Amino acid sequence: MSTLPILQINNVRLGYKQGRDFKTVVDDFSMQVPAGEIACLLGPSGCGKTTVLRAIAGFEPVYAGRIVLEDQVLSEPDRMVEPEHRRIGMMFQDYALFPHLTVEQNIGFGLRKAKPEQRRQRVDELLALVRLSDLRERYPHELSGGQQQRVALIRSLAPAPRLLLLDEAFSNLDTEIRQKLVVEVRSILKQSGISAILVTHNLEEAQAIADHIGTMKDGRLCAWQRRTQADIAA
Ligand SMILES: Nc1ncnc2c1ncn2[C@@H]1O[C@H](COP(=O)(O)OP(=O)(O)OP(=O)(O)O)[C@@H](O)[C@H]1O
Repeated sequence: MSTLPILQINNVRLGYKQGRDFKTVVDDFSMQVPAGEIACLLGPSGCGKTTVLRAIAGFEPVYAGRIVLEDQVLSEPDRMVEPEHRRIGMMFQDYALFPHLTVEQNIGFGLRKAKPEQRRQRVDELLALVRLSDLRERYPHELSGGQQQRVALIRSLAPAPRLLLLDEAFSNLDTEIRQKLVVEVRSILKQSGISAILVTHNLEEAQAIADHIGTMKDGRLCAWQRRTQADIAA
């Protein structure tokens, strides 16, 4: 297993301008995610988890420190790579599928620049990965919640992102479906070798998917636990 970091966040400060004031939300925040591994940020509501993900995605600037993906500096106080140039996939709770596009078209959406044959091949491969090949012609409203989340997952994996961000991606699902899906998503990410960062309130979900669990409190990382395969399978 590789332990080289794919993502490094060093001493980052994040916050929001409010009129003339500035409210610091995350301060002196550092973390590293090794290539191919899954990290989870846990913590109470309002502690800054989503703000960290938004900064990694490029939707929020950093006011101190830096975010580096592979060898590329993505964010520094005077530099910000645009979100569309980061090659980071996102699966957010409210990041719904396009209702007017079929499953196949939804997945192919991020591959518009690929040749039709390549696009078809990639879509086939991804549908097979989540065992939804038979549902390719359906529209999102004709799918169950779990099926929609699987389609959303492979749609975000289609352009081969360097990193996948998942923000409360499973919280709309029933407990039983969520538990199964979380295990399945871990297996898909591992098969694809994609590194991911997940934000959740749910400790069980974190324990079922993550190689590392970071606990946040008041905008700071207060614990970082490296987990073994035995911990995850337990
Ligand atoms: N656009 C914004 N403008 C001003 N303050 C914001 C904005 N977005 C978030 N905040 C504040 O930043 C803090 C951290 O919010 P964030 O959404 O990152 O927390 P979180 O840990 O993800 O919470 P939750 O688990 O409830 O989603 C909160 O106090 C929130 O009110």
